[in-house]
Amino acid sequence: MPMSSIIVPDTCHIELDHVSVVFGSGAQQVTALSDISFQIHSNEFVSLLGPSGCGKSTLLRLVADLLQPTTGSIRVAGEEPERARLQRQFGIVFQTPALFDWRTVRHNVELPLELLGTSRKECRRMSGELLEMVGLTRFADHYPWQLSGGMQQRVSIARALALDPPLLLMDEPFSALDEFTKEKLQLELLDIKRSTGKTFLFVTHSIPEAVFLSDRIIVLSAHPGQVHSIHSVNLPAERDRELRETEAFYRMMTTIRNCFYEERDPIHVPAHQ
Ligand SMILES: Nc1ncnc2c1ncn2[C@@H]1O[C@H](COP(=O)(O)OP(=O)(O)OP(=O)(O)O)[C@@H](O)[C@H]1O
Repeated sequence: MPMSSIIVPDTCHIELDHVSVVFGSGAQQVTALSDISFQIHSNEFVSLLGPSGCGKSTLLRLVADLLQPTTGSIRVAGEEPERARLQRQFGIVFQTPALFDWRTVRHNVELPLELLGTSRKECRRMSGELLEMVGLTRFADHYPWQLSGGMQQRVSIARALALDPPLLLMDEPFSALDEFTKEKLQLELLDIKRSTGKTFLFVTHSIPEAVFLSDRIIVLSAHPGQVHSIHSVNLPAERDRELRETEAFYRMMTTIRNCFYEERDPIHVPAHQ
């Protein structure tokens, strides 16, 4: 995999400063996010964790320039999100793979490169590298509908990496997958982080997933969405399957879980949850 060609100006990769988002008006008005401030540094893996409706996806959409904040400011690699998007500073992976069924796996991965006018030969070389990275070399000429859900999500990760962005934004990418596939893809994602040195902003509502993957976890509370607390995950950088059985892993999960059951300043979880 080539090193990222885009230089990130300093170690602060994402910065949110007093960001709020209000949808609608009058009786329909919803404050989705209120006064959110945090920084994410280069090469960090940070998860946004919180109950349904706390604003995780809204936050990710702000960083991805899919939505503007009502107040506050956002910087991605030192730039406004729109400029960062135009500079191809980030790739996005959504919960649903959103692949083109009429294009083969290889051609799905090559699409962003084709749109940039990359030569056929270079497209082929890069898609080959990316498909090897996500373990799909044998399936390059298959169509998405011939793949399992986990394999489809691997294709969308490869496609998000095609332009070698320094930052990967992921919105619950594994939540629709079975436990076995999920755990395998989590390990593969950590391998990708190790081999590429990219920064990850990862949305999840799974405590074990956030603990296993992250360097830091930003816990959000709901109605309105606010930063409840930010936790460093003090687990070894090299993580494997066995880590999930360790006392340290359970302790970290308990620390995070307790955020949702504190007596003072509890995180609001809707009654139907
Ligand atoms: N386009 C929109 N118009 C109006 N309200 C919206 C819009 N998008 C999100 N909301 C509201 O903002 C709040 C946060 O939604 P968001 O989807 O960001 O939460 P979430 O934490 O990602 O939820 P989930 O885990 O269920 O996906 C919710 O109350 C939601 O109803």
